[in-house]
Amino acid sequence: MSFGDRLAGVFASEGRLCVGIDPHEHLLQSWGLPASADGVRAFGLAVVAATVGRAGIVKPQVAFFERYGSAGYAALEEVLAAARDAGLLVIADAKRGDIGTSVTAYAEAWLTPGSPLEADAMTIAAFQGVGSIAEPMRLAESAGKGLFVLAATSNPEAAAIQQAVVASGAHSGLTVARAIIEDVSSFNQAQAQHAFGSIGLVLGATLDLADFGIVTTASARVNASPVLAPGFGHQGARVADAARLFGSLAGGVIVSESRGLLGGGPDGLADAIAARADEVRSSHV
Ligand SMILES: O=C(O)c1cc(=O)[nH]c(=O)n1[C@@H]1O[C@H](COP(=O)(O)O)[C@@H](O)[C@H]1O
Repeated sequence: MSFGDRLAGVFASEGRLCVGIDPHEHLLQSWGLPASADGVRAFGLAVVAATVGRAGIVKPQVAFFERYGSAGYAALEEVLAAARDAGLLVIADAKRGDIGTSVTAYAEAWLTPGSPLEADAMTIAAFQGVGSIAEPMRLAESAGKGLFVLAATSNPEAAAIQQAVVASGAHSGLTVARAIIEDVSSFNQAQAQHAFGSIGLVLGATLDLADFGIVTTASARVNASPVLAPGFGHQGARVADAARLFGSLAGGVIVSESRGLLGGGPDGLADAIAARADEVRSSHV
């Protein structure tokens, strides 16, 4: 089954909330866990347990595991496996990008069935040209996996580059963000028989997408792409505003939140996830 179809199934059965697994050092401390590979393992497994039955998607931020080297990666492998075994959809937030041959190896690491780091989807950067991720897009499609391509990110300092205008080529005159969206949409268009394409976009929920030249009114091409939308909670975006922010893209939006849910500590986490999942369900996003 394609990733886009699996995502549509999760939306229908579990909703659109994605729980970020971001074991910041200050969170490990407030959770009473050591700042070590053992700490991030325990943290990740606890988030997975609290998510099961309350939301359908988790997004481990791999950087917080990578800090601890090979032991951190071993911990991440356990967290990924536990999440997938529990039936959660796992987006590895790895944000890889490189020339085509190298970025393909990254995609193989995260998306190959049976790989130690196997996830259901990964985040990826196309700022070396969308052509650089052509092979990862094909690989994801053929393995029933997904990609989320950074287009307009939630951090304020990204605007100058992502709003810059492309100087030449087929997308001359469009913003960088919009040019990436156009190419991803074209790829998904070729798989039009699915509920969603398997190649999604990352669009921050903290943004006014119009500033990036992104049109959120009736564009069937763009609508085929699921949208990973981080920025809820700690970065200031509110679920209540999501339908307005994303317009015609709202039907494909994954509401992603990390610190806002994790900051309350392990005891309140399950209730916090359940409450946010309900809020997302009733928000018509
Ligand atoms: O790809 C991402 O998930 C991502 C893209 C983006 O534009 N902004 C963004 O914050 N993220 C990630 O989403 C998470 C946000 O965490 P909180 O701000 O704690 O909810 C972090 O893991 C970020 O790396």
